[in-house]
Amino acid sequence: MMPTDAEIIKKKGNEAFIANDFGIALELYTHALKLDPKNGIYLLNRSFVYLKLSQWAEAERDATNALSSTEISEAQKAKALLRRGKARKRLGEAGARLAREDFSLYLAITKEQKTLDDLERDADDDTGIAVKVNSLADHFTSLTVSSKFPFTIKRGRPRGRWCIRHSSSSTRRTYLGGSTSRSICRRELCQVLSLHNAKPPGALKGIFGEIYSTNAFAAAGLCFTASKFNHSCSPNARGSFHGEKRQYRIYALTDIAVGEEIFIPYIQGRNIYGSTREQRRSRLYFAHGFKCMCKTCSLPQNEVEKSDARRSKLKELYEKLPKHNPSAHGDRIISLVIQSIRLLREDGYLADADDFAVDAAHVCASVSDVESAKYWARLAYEAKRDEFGPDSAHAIRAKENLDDPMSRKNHPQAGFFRTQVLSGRL
Ligand SMILES: C[S@@+](CC[C@H](N)C(=O)[O-])C[C@H]1O[C@@H](n2cnc3c(N)ncnc32)[C@H](O)[C@@H]1O
Repeated sequence: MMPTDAEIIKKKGNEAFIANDFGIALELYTHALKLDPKNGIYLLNRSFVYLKLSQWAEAERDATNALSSTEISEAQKAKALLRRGKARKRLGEAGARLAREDFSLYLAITKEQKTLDDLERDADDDTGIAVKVNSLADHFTSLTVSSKFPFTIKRGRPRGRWCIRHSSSSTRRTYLGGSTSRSICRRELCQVLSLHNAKPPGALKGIFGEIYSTNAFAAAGLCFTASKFNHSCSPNARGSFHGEKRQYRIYALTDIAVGEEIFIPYIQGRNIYGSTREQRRSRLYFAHGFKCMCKTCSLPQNEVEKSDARRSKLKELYEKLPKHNPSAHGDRIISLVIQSIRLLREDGYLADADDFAVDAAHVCASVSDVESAKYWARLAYEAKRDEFGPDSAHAIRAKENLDDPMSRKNHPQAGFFRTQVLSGRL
């Protein structure tokens, strides 16, 4: 069963608590309680945080509410009594009397070999940790976000606090001017907190830093929905940032059956998807903090070797693509492009065929082979449309190219070289 958002947030609260980050733990448990207000365990955990923060009345209140929850076990009930007793001990004389009752009940349940005096002394010795409350209540109310945009998290002002902002730098400037900012709402904050934090090497510190390092897209920052998609080195979908609409979009690259998982590539660029499993894994580990277990990386060893050979060949072909004088190398370029796209498809990598088709269209245009230029321009257009959406700048430009494959706007070298016919096709 999938854990609920409240459970995910509570788990992060536990991590923050273990890391002695009580301000963050307090906010996280508070958010978990917003989603599940009567949860006895969340109340019990938060009462412990309040004790650490020397907030005795709040610690007592949460422990009392935890005790009235029907879900807690006897052992948890004992913990609640001990915590409430410690809190009450600090709440004046009346509190101290009630604390003794709590400690007695605690000893009766646990049969611990301690006396009431021992517990009272322990409570006096526990001074809690002084946490500067420059912390989370402020912290979160200063979080801001531009409404319909993807989000990015950055260290903000005052120094050390986290802010959530739109990721584009131009908008950020506007935001800093204040005109487009607004406070992030609790629902959005819970969405951020429910994202995975995988602690990639060198991750930004703290829970928000880890969430950001694990999930942010280079161009778009955090996107609550898109950041839930897993990676595959043989993806069946592709994500891209749609600048005009300020959206991160994901398109299926093939039919995907009901119940099948959708995977996007976290790594792009010919040199990268054209690398071996070990190279890809190490890249993903450093960028996102995980060892890739996609279907290609999990193939049996002999199959992995075949896949590695295809990917290495792909990179080799890419590096061999002549960058100059297409007239002298036209047929060779087309042949390299065809081999590359075939290798991509054999390895189940359905994205990025446009990288190669665009190269082929350029070459055909440069030698005035209009038919071939149109053929490759169509392929490039279809790939861009499938990967970025028909209204994307990528697809619109590719469509212009398809409508006028000899346009110098798109191919500055169109018609520049001796006319040839480049008959290679996929
Ligand atoms: C952007 S999140 C994706 C959503 C994530 N699965 C979750 O539970 O929220 C990235 C994290 O998902 C996991 N992940 C994604 N793709 C993976 C893959 N191919 N192999 C192993 N773990 C993967 C890793 O823990 C990674 O840090």
